[in-house]
Amino acid sequence: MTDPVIVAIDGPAGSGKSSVSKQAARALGFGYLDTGAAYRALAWHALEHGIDTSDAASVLDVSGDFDFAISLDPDAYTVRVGAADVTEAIREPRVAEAVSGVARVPAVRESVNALFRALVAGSGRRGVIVEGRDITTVVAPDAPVRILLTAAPEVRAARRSAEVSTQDAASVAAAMHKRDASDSSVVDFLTAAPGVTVVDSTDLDFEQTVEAVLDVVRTGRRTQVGADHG
Ligand SMILES: Nc1ncnc2c1ncn2[C@@H]1O[C@H](COP(=O)(O)OP(=O)(O)O)[C@@H](O)[C@H]1O
Ligand SMILES: Nc1ccn([C@@H]2O[C@H](COP(=O)(O)OP(=O)(O)O)[C@@H](O)[C@H]2O)c(=O)n1
Repeated sequence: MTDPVIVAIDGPAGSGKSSVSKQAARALGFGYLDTGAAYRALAWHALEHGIDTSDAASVLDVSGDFDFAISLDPDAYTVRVGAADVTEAIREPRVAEAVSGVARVPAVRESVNALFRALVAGSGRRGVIVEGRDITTVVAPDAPVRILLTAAPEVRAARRSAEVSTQDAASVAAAMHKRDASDSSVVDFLTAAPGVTVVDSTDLDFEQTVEAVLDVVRTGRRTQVGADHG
């Protein structure tokens, strides 16, 4: 079987990466890989071990027995660490606060990136939408379709706040902006690398954003087919 087509999508928190990628994957009959879930699951695992995720050596240590599994089925999204189903737990604010520390460790990034490539290659799917922060630049820089999904910071904060009922809107926005600032010192996901198409969802509703992404996939893949044939 030939390698799956990769659609690479990066962007900041709350830009719509997960929800839009999942819906676009359904429309295309593709798999969906949420790379942020791996970083969040490792942060959850570190917290279970009582580790301070700002300490890189401790994070590396605990990553040695990190037994991570994720489903690539957009209709049956589950994340596991060992026997524990952490699908819900990795969305908790305490995990969001700890995750940037985990993502900052270069050896962690290398090992999860190898895992992502293996998951895609072994997916048995025609294609996989892979979303995160460094997919267009590091994980799959040769993907035939590469998209940076953005939205204005206040719009992203409002979307994220609407999802979280345990914290007030101002706290959710502050935590999200703090995480973006910390993450962007590791990976630049706010500017599009050469060849990456920007989809700005600030003034688009959810369906329009999915359509905009699907348009890029159709155009990008046509371009690719054209390139293949000469
Ligand atoms: N274009 C859009 N318009 C309105 N809401 C959106 C749009 N795109 C995504 N959302 C909603 O915003 C929230 C955050 O989206 P999510 O996919 O979790 O973003 P990310 O994965 O980039 O953090 C979700 O509740 C999602 O349904
Ligand atoms: N490819 C990726 C994906 C996520 N991450 C890290 O993982 C965290 C969680 O990613 P996420 O995609 O679940 O975050 P949201 O955009 O959903 O808020 C980010 O804040 C980054 O620290 C990363 O470093 N590289």
